[in-house]
Amino acid sequence: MSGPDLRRAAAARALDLIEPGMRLGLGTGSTAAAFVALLGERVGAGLDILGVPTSEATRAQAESLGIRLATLDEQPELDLTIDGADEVDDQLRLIKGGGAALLREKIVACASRRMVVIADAAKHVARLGAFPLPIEVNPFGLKATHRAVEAAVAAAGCSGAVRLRGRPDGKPLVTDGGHYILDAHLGAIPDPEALGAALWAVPGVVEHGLFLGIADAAILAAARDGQAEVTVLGSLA
Ligand SMILES: O=C(CO)[C@H](O)[C@H](O)COP(=O)(O)O
Repeated sequence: MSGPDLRRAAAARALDLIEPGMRLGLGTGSTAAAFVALLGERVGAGLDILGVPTSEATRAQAESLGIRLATLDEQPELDLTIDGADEVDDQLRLIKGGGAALLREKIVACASRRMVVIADAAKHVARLGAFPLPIEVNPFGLKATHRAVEAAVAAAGCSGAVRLRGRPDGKPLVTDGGHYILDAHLGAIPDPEALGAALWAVPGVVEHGLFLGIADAAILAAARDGQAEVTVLGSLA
């Protein structure tokens, strides 16, 4: 049972939540892409839904599958967002942004009545922070913002390197919104709420990848006896 099989199993369970006429936030990343692919099949078979993508990559995929799309300005209230995550804890707190889409992902999730995470069960952790925390920043004054982020991280009781995310050509990665990403390699985040608040206080921080109190449920797929076993954290109702 491979990673793609597990991602597809979690995505397939999420597809059961979709009803005709729903306005859906469409997440970003390989697990969200597995969901969008399955959704595209259902749309091809006649399901009518409206999607709001959280990235240009998801927009391109959904368009190629014939999924009807809107912007969040055209459709500012959504019924449900389905998205992946880099880490999820027992309280449904998340780290997101490994795919650099955290800003739009958080805006779309917060505009939705419900957010359901789909992930390989390996993303379920006892404590957040092994995955580097993405922090989206305005390019203006990058050095000053970088230093202030390091100070905020320390003030929130965390330690570790904060690094500008680069592209393979060595240039900084630029998000869909035209921003940079600082990745905070913390190992563990003892108090995610304190860290989130400290990061919010830094001018130049556009958004951080801690999703706190946003997700309603997580669908997690693990391999058991050669099959995908799906468990749910929280409530899908
Ligand atoms: O937050 C994200 C993108 O910004 C993704 O949801 C997260 O990185 C998980 O991706 P994948 O499903 O490929 O593991």
